[in-house]
Amino acid sequence: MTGVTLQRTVKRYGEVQVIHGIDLEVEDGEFCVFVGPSGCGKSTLLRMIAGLEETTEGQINIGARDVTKADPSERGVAMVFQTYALYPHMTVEQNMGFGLKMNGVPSAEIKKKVKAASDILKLDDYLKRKPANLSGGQRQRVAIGRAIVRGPEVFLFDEPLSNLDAELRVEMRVEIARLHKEIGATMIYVTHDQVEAMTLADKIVVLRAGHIEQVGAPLELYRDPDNRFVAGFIGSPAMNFLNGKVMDGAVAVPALGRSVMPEVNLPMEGTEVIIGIRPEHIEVQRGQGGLNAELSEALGGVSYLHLGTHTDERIICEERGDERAREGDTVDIAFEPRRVMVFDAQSELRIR
Ligand SMILES: Nc1ncnc2c1ncn2[C@@H]1O[C@H](COP(=O)(O)OP(=O)(O)OP(=O)(O)O)[C@@H](O)[C@H]1O
Repeated sequence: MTGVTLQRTVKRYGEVQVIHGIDLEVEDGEFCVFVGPSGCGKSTLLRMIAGLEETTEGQINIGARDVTKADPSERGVAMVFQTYALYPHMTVEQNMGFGLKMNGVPSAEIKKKVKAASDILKLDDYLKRKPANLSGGQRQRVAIGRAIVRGPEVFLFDEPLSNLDAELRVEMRVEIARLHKEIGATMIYVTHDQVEAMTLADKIVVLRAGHIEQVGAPLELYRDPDNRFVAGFIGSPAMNFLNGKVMDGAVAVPALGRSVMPEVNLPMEGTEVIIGIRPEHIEVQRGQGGLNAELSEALGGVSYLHLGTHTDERIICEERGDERAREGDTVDIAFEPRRVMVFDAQSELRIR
């Protein structure tokens, strides 16, 4: 059993508290992704698990072991960073085996382990090269290889792909997914990239200001967010939010100039709420209505149409198909009532 358990973990830098009593269970073999806005504490939490940051309060277990005070080298974790931190004067092979060599592992065994890692990562052709003669993606693969040869119980990744260009990111993302399938180790991964989080994770942890907002499988968070923050954070382009008020058993939405009837238990008359509709759940009706098409971003298979309203709230709609609205058009929008989420305007909690 080599899951990771955090119990009431707190991190303070002097007077400043950045992690506020986090409880989390990462199961054995699970791929867990931490997401959240810049400064929410993703990296700090990961570094606390690695032992690179001291844990101020609470407990961290790896498997059955309490590692809260353990040295990083005793935790059975290997970390892969955004910067590859390879030794420039060593070959790929030497870089991958260096940690083992320092631990006094016999060279025949090092060779075997490096070979196994290089097989998994398809690095065989590069073993004799120095890092300077590798592409960014290859360097990151070496950094991952270095983690693999150590045979850790838990892999920790801190935004490992953010220095790579878009194409390589996709390639490496697929590679990391494959790696997880192949070696089945517990992995915890920090990113601010939506697509990485959605595609890699068994479980996503959404953090905000040192607190957990919600934990769940990617589609669970997408379909069933607990609050406005998670609803707006998961999904791209983000969910549209419009102010409304409960009136006559429906929600009056000034931006739309009409009421909508969401399939939820609405609070009492007069309550201020926010309705949320995802761009992909809106149907654009051309040639009618009072919404202004201000901008259309045509990506090919899909266009994102930005609409202005008389309340100055913006709406983004996804359009597919041959006929799409153009900038300057006046349009209306339609959506199924079951697609409308409702949030309390004050607490921002979801009303179900
Ligand atoms: N040594 C430090 N002293 C004081 N505050 C710190 C220190 N290191 C980090 N922080 C603060 O802790 C908070 C969390 O930082 P952290 O780097 O974990 O955020 P993050 O979610 O990983 O952000 P990003 O996505 O920008 O990397 C931030 O507000 C940061 O300013």
